[in-house]
Formats: sequence, structure tokens, C-alpha cells
Amino acid sequence: MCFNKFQDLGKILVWISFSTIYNSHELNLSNTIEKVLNFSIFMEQVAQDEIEDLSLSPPTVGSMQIAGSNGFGHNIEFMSQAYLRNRSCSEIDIEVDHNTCITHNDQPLPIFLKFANVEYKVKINQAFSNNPVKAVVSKVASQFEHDNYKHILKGITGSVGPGQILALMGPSGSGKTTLLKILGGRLHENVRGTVTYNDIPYNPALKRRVGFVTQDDVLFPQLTVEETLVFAAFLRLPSKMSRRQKYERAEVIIKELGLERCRHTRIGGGLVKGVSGGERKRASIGHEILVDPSLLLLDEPTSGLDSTSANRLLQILQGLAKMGKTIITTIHQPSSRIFHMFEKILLISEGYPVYYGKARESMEYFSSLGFIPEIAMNPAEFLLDLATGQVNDISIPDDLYPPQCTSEQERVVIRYLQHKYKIQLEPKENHQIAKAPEHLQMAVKVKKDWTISWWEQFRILSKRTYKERCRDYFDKLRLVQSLGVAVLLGLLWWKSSTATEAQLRDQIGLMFYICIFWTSSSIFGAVYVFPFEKIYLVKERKADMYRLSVYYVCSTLCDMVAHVLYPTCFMCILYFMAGFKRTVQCFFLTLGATLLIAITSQGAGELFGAAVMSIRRAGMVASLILMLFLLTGGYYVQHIPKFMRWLKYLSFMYYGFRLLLKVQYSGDELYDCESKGGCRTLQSSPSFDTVNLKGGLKEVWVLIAMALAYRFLAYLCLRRKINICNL
Ligand SMILES: Nc1ncnc2c1ncn2[C@@H]1O[C@H](COP(=O)(O)OP(=O)(O)OP(=O)(O)O)[C@@H](O)[C@H]1O
Repeated sequence: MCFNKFQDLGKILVWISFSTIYNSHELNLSNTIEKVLNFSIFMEQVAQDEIEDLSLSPPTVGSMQIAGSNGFGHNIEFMSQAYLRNRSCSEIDIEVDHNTCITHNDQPLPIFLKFANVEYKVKINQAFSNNPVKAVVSKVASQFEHDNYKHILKGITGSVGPGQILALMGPSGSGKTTLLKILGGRLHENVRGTVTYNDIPYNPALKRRVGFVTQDDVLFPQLTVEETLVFAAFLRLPSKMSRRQKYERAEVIIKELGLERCRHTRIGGGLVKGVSGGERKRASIGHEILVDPSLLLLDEPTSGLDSTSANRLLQILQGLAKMGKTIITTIHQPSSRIFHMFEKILLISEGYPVYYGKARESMEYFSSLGFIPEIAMNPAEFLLDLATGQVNDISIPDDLYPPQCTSEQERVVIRYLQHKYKIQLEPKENHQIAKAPEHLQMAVKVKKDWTISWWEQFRILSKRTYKERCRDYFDKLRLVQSLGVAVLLGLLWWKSSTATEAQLRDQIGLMFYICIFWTSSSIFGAVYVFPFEKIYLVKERKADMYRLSVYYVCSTLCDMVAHVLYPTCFMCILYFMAGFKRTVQCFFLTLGATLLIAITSQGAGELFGAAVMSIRRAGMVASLILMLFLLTGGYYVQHIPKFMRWLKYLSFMYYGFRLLLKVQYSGDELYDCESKGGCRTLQSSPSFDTVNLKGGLKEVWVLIAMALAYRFLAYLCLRRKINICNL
């Protein structure tokens, strides 16, 4: 009786040690070895003690001219003719036209983008909350509140056409990125005002005509520059282009962006060493311009670049604009050389439009209002000083300078610009811009028939996923871990036969350990995949690069290679060292059962990851559920209270463990053992259910059903989460 308690206590200690390993996410080899050693010492002790007490339970192209005034007195002129003239000079187009025979219809559709009185606000307590319960509660609460919103954009108006670059300038937090996302069709909720593309509101057909380069480069770190662009070309270019043509298109982009030197270098990032910041940024731009978008939006493309690289990048953008693309870029602090490359600028401060018009006329405009720099200044610096209120080197009109606010100097200019000159600052006549011709309006609504077939997408994406994941350092570590643990367990259970009850118990312990090892290894191998790849997935889905189902299938199958390969190597070593039944049939059945456990666990890991979509929370959820399944798996707790018994039927570990037992023993050994008078406890144990230990088909079906159900639910969760995510 006393020993009984000791053994239970021991099991709980082992369980706690497992719990600690997984809670701290330290799935490294040394830890595993240490835990296995502890476990084996404990098991050995139990085996010896069992001899004394056996009463225990086991363990289109057109031209138009639009003219208007922006309210500052500056004329807005869309010179669509200019880009048409310049098209023939484009190296990219010449290459593609001659070598790839793209028809005239594939040339970028000229897009005239207009936005008027754009306002955006977010509910303060709702900000950054993805929790649906919180969202509903705050929605109800908001009905009783008045204005609990943070106003981020406060009536921004402007326009930009093909051949032009519009720069969004302003201090950090002024709302540039938010405006860019709205213009790129990535933000719809709580947006007021009108945004039109050739006078047509945003529609999904525009997805493939808009390129969006985010502030942080979202490219797979494990792929090389060339692979990144070639895979993107294969996935995004029209199906009528041959593979050779697509490859050549990627080649042209590599040359055009000056990426030849680093074409075989990995993108890198985080812990992976890779290309420089400028090269990564150019690769990001290349990723977007591959498909010849009509509208290119870039968020801080020059951040982190030296002035030469930034200059070079802007020259590339100028070249693209000359080819007929409409370009909008946010920029922090451009040099005067870069500043003069912009056709237009829109200066934003705290969400208000401070200046919108031609870049070269900005200084003149503010001088006319009485804002004059006292020292020689870069115009961009001058404008930013005005927007932030740092007016030490700027003379401002005296009569508008409230004396009591000297300590709040920063706010003075803002207030002054926003309220006193409101009439001049808000472009009024924007709506008088001529309408886009009808054929351009129609073209915006037509979805480019560029989608390659499901199988073709699968073929390309699976190659990319495989390449990217195979180079993952952690996979190599997992292989070493699997082999190391197999050898270690093999040594511990060396040729342990089922001759005696004690040895039988040892083997049952080993079975459960195999079950725990592959369940946890597969769950933790899968749970982080979607949270890690979320940003890439959101970006590529926003660009309509492939179907979500293709991504899901590729991801699952590529990972499954590891979930099949490692357990196979593991079992090949352990099976013969540990003295399991030496028959071919039994070996393959045990291997099959182990693989089924690993594949079901992978599905569960995917589900937990897709359900929470957060790296930190995914690990916590996986640990908790794993521990619960472990306890109800049929080894640690034999007498689960009735009201908790349903838990074991949810636990794939319970079915996996039973299956392993059934495959290995088919009931006979346990009966034999009992006939020798040594195995009474085993047989009477309700969890092992030795009476029904023959067969195992039921467990196989349950595990298969669970594997499919987990995956189906994971796909649904992923779809929901990705659709509501924004970059
Ligand atoms: N969903 C949101 N909830 C709450 N605040 C938000 C949300 N989105 C943006 N903001 C806030 O709106 C303001 C503008 O953000 P935005 O990212 O557009 O600024 P930015 O001008 O691009 O800044 P930076 O140059 O530093 O990137 C910031 O103060 C930001 O915190």
C-alpha cells in the first residue's frame, strides 16, 4: 500500500517534469536526455519494487488629361501621355514584350487614384483588439457613449495619376501608413470619404493591379533572392506565360534592381544571416513589380538605407513611374535630392492635411503664408519642422502666435495650420477633376484572368514550402533529437523481453513514453507554423497569389515529411534495441501506429496554432492541452472520475497508447502473463482494458477521424484569422 502511494507520487513527479519541459518550450536534446534519464531511473526503481508488491496499477492603355486645382492654387495635371511615351524605353517591357509575347492587354492599366475627405477613426478600447467577445462588448457599450474614438485621419484629400509619384510626408504617428493602407484597399472598416480608382470604388479585381511594399520586408528568410523572385513569378504571372518566360521575367527584375550580386544569397532576417537592408528592400519591390502593377504603394522604402542606396531606390521608382505606374510612397526625412524627385507631396500632421501639391512649389506656398526659414534648409526638413512644430529656425507670422502658448511651441504651428488656415489647407476643388474615360472605369472592374490552376499552384508552392522548411535549422535539430532519444531509450530498455511481469511493465512504460514523445514533438513542431508564417500568408493572400487551400495542403504535406521521416528513423533504431516482438508484421504495425499518432498530433498542433495565431499563446495552449491529454491517456490516472471520463475520449493519446498496446501484445502476452500469476493488475486495469485488447481497428479509425477533423477545423480557423488580419 505504501509502495502504491510512492509509485503514484513518482508518476506525478514524472508528469510534472514533462509539464515543465513543455511549458518552458525547451525541446532540446540535452533536456530530453536528462528527463529520460530521470524517468528511466524511476522506472528501474519501480521495476525492482514491483517484485515486492504487485498490487499496483501500471504506470488597358488610353490617354487622358485631367486638370483641376487643389485649393492652394496649384494646378493638378495628369500627364498620362508622358508615361505612354516612356513605355517604349522600359527595359522590363521590352524584355517581356519581345521575349514573352505578352499581348497589349497585359500592359498595366493606367490608374487615376482620387481620395477625398478621407477620415479614419478607431474605438479607443477596441484598438488592436482581435478578441471577438471584447469587440461585441465594446460595441454594445459604445451605444451609450458619445465619442470614444481616436481620430487618426481627419479629412485627407488628394489625387495621383500614372507617371506620378506622390510622397506622403509627416512626423511619426501622423497617419501616413494608415492612409497608404486605405488607398491600397487594405483598410475598410471605420473609413469615411471616397477613394476611387478611375472613378470606381475599390473592388477585389484590383488586388492584382496593386502592389504594396510594407515597411518591414515580408519575405521568407530561408529563400535566396533568386528563389524568392522566381517562385513569385511562377505563382503570380499569367498561366499563358511559359515557365521559361516567367523565369526570364524574374531575371529581368533581378537585373533591373541590381540584385545580380546577391541573387544566390538568402534573404535572411532575425537569426538567419542574409542580404543587406537595401538589397532586401529592392527584393521586396521586385516581388511587387513582377506582375507589372498599375498602382504601387510603398511604406517607408528608404528607411534604414544610406543616402546612396536611397537615391538609387528612388531612381528605380522614377523609372517605374515613367513606365506608367501610379506610385505612392510614405517617406520620413528625404534628402533634398530625393525630395525633388517627387511630383507631389502630401504633408500630414496628426491626421490633418497640412500641405498637398507639387513638391517644388511647397516652399513658395509657405513663404506666401509667412512661414520663412531663417537658415538654409532642406525643403523636406522645413516641412517636417512645420508639421511637428519645431519652429526654432523658422519665422512664423507674429499676429498668429498666441503669447500664452510659448511653452507649447510644438502645438502652436499645428493649431495655427489646422484652424486659422483651414480654408486654404483643405483642397476643395478636387471633385472637379474630370471623370476617367469609360473603358478605364470598366477595366478596373475586370478581374485579370491570371490565376493558375489549383494543381499548378500546388506544384509551385509545395516546392517553395519544402525548400524553405528543409533549410530550417530546427528540423535538423529535431532529427538529431529523434535519433539520440531512440538510441538512449534503446540502451535503457536493452533487449527487455516480456518474460516477466516487471519487464512487461517496463515495456508498457516505454510504449507510453513513445506516445508522449511523438505526440509532444509533433504538436510543438506544428503549433508555431501558422503563427510564424502569418505575416507572409496575409501579405500573399492580399496580393491574391494563391488559394488558401493550396497553402494549407502544401504546408501540411511538407511538414508531414518530417512527421513521417523522424518517427520512422526513431522506431527503426528503438524497436530492435528494446526487444519488441521480432516479427515483420508487428514492426510495421507498431511503426504505422506511431506514425498515426504523430500525424494526428500534427493536426492538433495546427489547430491550436491556427486558433490563436500568436506565437506566445499557441505554445501555452498546446502545453495545457497536451498535459490534459497526457493525464487522461490511460497511463497516469487509472480511475478517472465518471464526470471527467469523457476527457479520455477526446485524447488521441488514449487511443494511440491503446493502439500501440494492441499491436504489440494482441492481448495474448498479458493473458499469458496472468496465467503465470503475475499480471492481475494489468488485466483488471480498466484503462488498459486488456479483455478487449485484440484488434485495434477502432483506434485506427478514431485516430484517422481525429487527424482529419483537426485539420478541417485548423483550415477553418486559419481562413477566419487570415481574412481579418491586416499587415
Ligand atoms: N488600429 C489602431 N488602433 C489604435 N491606434 C492606431 C491604430 N492604427 C493606427 N493607430 C495610431 O494612429 C496613428 C498613425 O499611425 P500610422 O502607422 O499611420 O503612423 P505613421 O505616420 O505611418 O507613423 P510612422 O512614420 O512611425 O510609421 C499612430 O498614433 C498609431 O498609434
